[in-house]
Order: sequence, then C-alpha cells, then structure tokens
Amino acid sequence: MAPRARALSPAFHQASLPYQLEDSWQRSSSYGLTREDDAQPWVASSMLKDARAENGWINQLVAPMLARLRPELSSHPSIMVMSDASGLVLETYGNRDFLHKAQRYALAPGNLWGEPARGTNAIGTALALQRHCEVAGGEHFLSRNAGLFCSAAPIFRPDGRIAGVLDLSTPAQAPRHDAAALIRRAVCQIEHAWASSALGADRWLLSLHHDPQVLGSAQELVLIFEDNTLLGANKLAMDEFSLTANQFGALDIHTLFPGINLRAGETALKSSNRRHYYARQTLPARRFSARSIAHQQDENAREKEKALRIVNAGIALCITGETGCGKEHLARELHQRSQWRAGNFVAINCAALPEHLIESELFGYVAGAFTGASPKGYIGKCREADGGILFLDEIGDMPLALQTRLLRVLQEKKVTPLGANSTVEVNFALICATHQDLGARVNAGTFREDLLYRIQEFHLRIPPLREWLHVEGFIHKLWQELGAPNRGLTLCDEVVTTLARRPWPGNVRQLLSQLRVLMALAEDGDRITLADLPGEILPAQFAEPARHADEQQAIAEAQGNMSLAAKKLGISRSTLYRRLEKNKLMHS
Ligand SMILES: Nc1ncnc2c1ncn2[C@@H]1O[C@H](COP(=O)(O)OP(=O)(O)OP(=O)(O)O)[C@@H](O)[C@H]1O
Repeated sequence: MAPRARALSPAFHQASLPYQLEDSWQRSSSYGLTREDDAQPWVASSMLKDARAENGWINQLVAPMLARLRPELSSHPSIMVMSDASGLVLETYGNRDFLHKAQRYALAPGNLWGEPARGTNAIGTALALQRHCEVAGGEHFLSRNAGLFCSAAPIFRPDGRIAGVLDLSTPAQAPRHDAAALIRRAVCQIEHAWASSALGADRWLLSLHHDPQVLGSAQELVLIFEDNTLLGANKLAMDEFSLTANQFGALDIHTLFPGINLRAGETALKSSNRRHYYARQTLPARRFSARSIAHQQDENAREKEKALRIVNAGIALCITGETGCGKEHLARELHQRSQWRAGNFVAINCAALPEHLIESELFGYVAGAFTGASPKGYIGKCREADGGILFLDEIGDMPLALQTRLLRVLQEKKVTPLGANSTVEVNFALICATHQDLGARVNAGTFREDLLYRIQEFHLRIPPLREWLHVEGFIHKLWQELGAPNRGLTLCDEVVTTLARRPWPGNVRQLLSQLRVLMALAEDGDRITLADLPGEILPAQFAEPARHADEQQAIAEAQGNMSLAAKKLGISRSTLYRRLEKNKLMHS
C-alpha cells in the first residue's frame, strides 16, 4: 500500500476519492469536522449586505454573462452559485425548482461554503486548490451534501488575487456532463471582461494570441500596462507567461517582449519565452472611464499599489500616521507582496532602543568590539535585512549622531560594523515610519534635512480611522479575519454604525482590541447588539435602562421563558443572563 493511502482512515477509502480530494478530506478532518456534522454556518443579513456591496463586480461582470446563459441553465435542474473569496455565497441563479431544492442544502446567499465550514465541496476546495474542482455525490465530506454534484472554479482579478468562485450545482443523480466546460467558459469571459475594463486614462492593453482569429474573443491573453510597467493580466495571460501577483507593478514590457517597438505599431511579437504572438494594442481612453473597475478602488488601495511599486523599485518609502493606524502592518504587507519577499523583514524600533545600543543593533560589531559585547560578534540589522526590507519604526526618534551614520549607509549601501576596519555591501529596501512631523523636527534642528530627503523619497500618509470613509466595511473585514464567522458570531447593524462613528484615538489597534473583547465575551452563535457594548462606547441615547429594553421586552413576550427569550433575541441563554447581570450591576 502506498504510504499516502496508509495515512487515510477506512472511511476515506469507502469514498474512493480522486487524488486531489483525498487531501481535501484530510483538511476537512483537521478542521474538526466529521462526516455526520449537520451545522450550516451562515452570516447575518447585514454582513451579507456588506459583502455584496464590497463585491460590486458581480453585478457588473457576472450577472450580464449569466443572463446570456439563462436558457442553457433553466433547461436543466441546475443552478449557478457565486461566492466571494472566503466561500460566502452571495448570489444564486438558474432553474427555479432546483433553486428551491438547493436551499435544503443551504446553497443560498449568506451561507459559508469554505472548506473549514463544510469540508470538501466544490466551492471551498476550488478556493483551497486555486483551480477548477468537481465534487460528486459521496465525494462531499459531509454526508448531508451527498445529494449534490458541483463543479466550481475561482475567478481571478486582473491583479492576480482570487475574487470569488463560480459554481454549477445539480442533483447528484443528474450531473451535467458539460459542467466543467460551462464553468471554465464563464470564468474565462468574466476574467476577460474584468481585465479589459481596466483600460483607463493612463492604462493601455495589449491583447495577444498565437492564432490571429482568436484576437478579440474571451480566449485572448490580455496584459494591462501603465507606461511600460505591467500592472495586471487576465488569468490566461498569467498562466501563459507564468506571472504572479507580485510581479505586477514591477515588470517592464521589454523584459516580457525583448526588442518590442510599439511605436512602429508592431502586430507580431516574440516573447522572452521565444513564443510568437499576434498582438493588438488598445490605447488609453481619452476621458476617464467611469465604468472602469480599476478606478473604483478606493484611494487607500490606490496609494498602496503605488507604494508597492516604489518598494519594488528600491525607492525609500516613509509611512506617516497616528499611532495604531497600521504603518507596520502595511510595511509587512508590502514586504509579502514585493520582490523583496525572499529576504527578511527586519524591524527596528528607534524609540525603544537605548541610544548607545542603536548603532550596534543597526550596524553590528566584531568580537570584542566593546565591553559586554557577545564574543561571537553580531551581524546587525542592516545586514540581516540584506535582500529584504529594513523597517525603521519611529525614525523621528533617532538620535542626531546616528542619523549621520545611517545617511552614509543609505548613500553608500555599505555597513561598517563597530570595531571593524572593512565595510560590507548591503542591498535592501528601506521603509521608515513615524507619527511625528519630520518637517517640524527638521525646522527644530533635531532631524537632518538631507536624511529626510533620503528616507522619504516617497511619502505615504495613512489617515486616522476617524477620517476613513468606509469604516463599516473595514469592521466587517476585521471581524471576519478574527474568525468570528467560524463561531457563528455576527454584529448587528447598530453596533457596526456605533463602532464606525467612534473617534478611535488608538486607531486600528484600539478598534481591534474592542472587537476581540466582544468576541471573547460572546457565546458561539451570538448576535452582538448594542447591549453588549461597554457604556463608554454607547451613544448617549442608548443610556441605560433603555438599552436593555430589548431583553426585557423579549422576556415579557416569552412569558418569562428565558430560553425562548434568548432565541427571539438571537443569543444564547447564558448571554442573556450575562446581559441581565450587567444591567443589575449598573443599577446597584
Ligand atoms: N489594515 C489592517 N488590517 C488588519 N489589521 C490591521 C490593519 N492595520 C493595522 N492592523 C492591526 O492593528 C494593530 C496596529 O497596527 P500597526 O502596529 O501596524 O500600527 P502602527 O501605525 O505601526 O502603530 P505605532 O505607530 O503605534 O507603531 C496591529 O495589530 C495590526 O496588525
């Protein structure tokens, strides 16, 4: 027996799974699921509403394409299911009778179909594998889904990230044999339309194919450029040129197509992989395209993309913003997405280190360089960051004397460890962060002007939370990232609005702490209401005892039956008791 098969339990063998699904079953077990589980995790309608709002591309790109497929879909007992990138079902389309039956399987908006929620299933497993996946009948991990046949594929945004999953589901006893072809065709059309819509005031497109007849169809390869820099592509082009999301913003057209001369209107191209293509260029629209999805990204996202390009180009980035607004978080994200990700992300807090240690921390020292030094010497943060990113937090607090040495290192890209005679070459991208006004520090004479220009070749300010336009959506995102949906925890609309309106002087850090507290105090399945918020956060009109009116009313309506009252409120009995206890304490 192969070692891989030996690792599987007998129940796995009974299902005689295709190879790719064996791993998925293993993962399903590791999530703590059993085949008999009957839970159907879902999110509250407010969260569904927000998720739909965040995924406006579905209305623009998927709905028109599915409308064209309607005749094909309605003739069979089958439905199309559209989920977001977490497996949350946002829309279903297709045969009415089967739509109705599908609800029994919870294939309806608001349900979570990621693998952690429902084990092996086409949506969740396509997300896990990042490619097309088919799951038939008993291949589903949960026995309750054995009545389904599902074929699903992820949809890739032009920036290389997964946007969601398109799934075709039928009864297991009547599978559609053309399901895989139908899904692939639909996904290909969506990705093509998405990439094509990126054409904007400053972006142009290059469409390519080996076969000139294919140009202009959804099967063509589409590359998106700003000047000569590749910004994105449809998935077909990503596969053809082995492109990854990290290369977008960093790859030059001449690297992809050496010797290309677009001015000459070239229509036959040779790529760096020596393949020949027929090409068509679509030049920037003269006027701003309001329909361009790329332009719908909010200002923050656009700033982030700029910052990524800056970091990829090795230009020093300085991030400013109030405490807790996410400066280090952004720096780490940029590292993960940048061409420097193979190297280390080395963070040093210039305010937290004693002045006499910063120099040895940054530049290292040789053995015996000073009393108390490690006998082995120390390589120093600059060299640890070689090939990666050096993140200097609170740069505004760096002592003046050290600023001079840092400036030299940044100019010469060479480090001299303490006590050493020779220098060592280093190559890293520099990101600095500060909550201070560096210009004011320069005026006060406590920060070197030449260093400011060197570390702030590009400046990005993260606004404080109170200036953000879409805090509600961000709260939902954090709530999901904290794992609340796995516990069936939802936030009611009033809570989200109340939290979004707080001034949050501690910014994201403070908001996150508050969400963590709410999660820790909640019971699984709870819906968090205003009554769960601490007094100092509540708006004045909800001052007690009015804020507990909901509980009192539910208890009265349930004639004192606490289980029934809790059910009406969508909370557990223990949460109801806890709220009443809190109320009592506040009035004692
Ligand atoms: N966009 C975000 N998404 C999720 N979590 C975030 C985001 N931004 C910040 N955080 C989280 O908020 C907390 C504070 O962020 P971070 O440490 O990056 O802030 P900062 O601006 O560097 O703070 P300080 O100036 O105090 O050093 C961290 O736990 C971080 O993971």
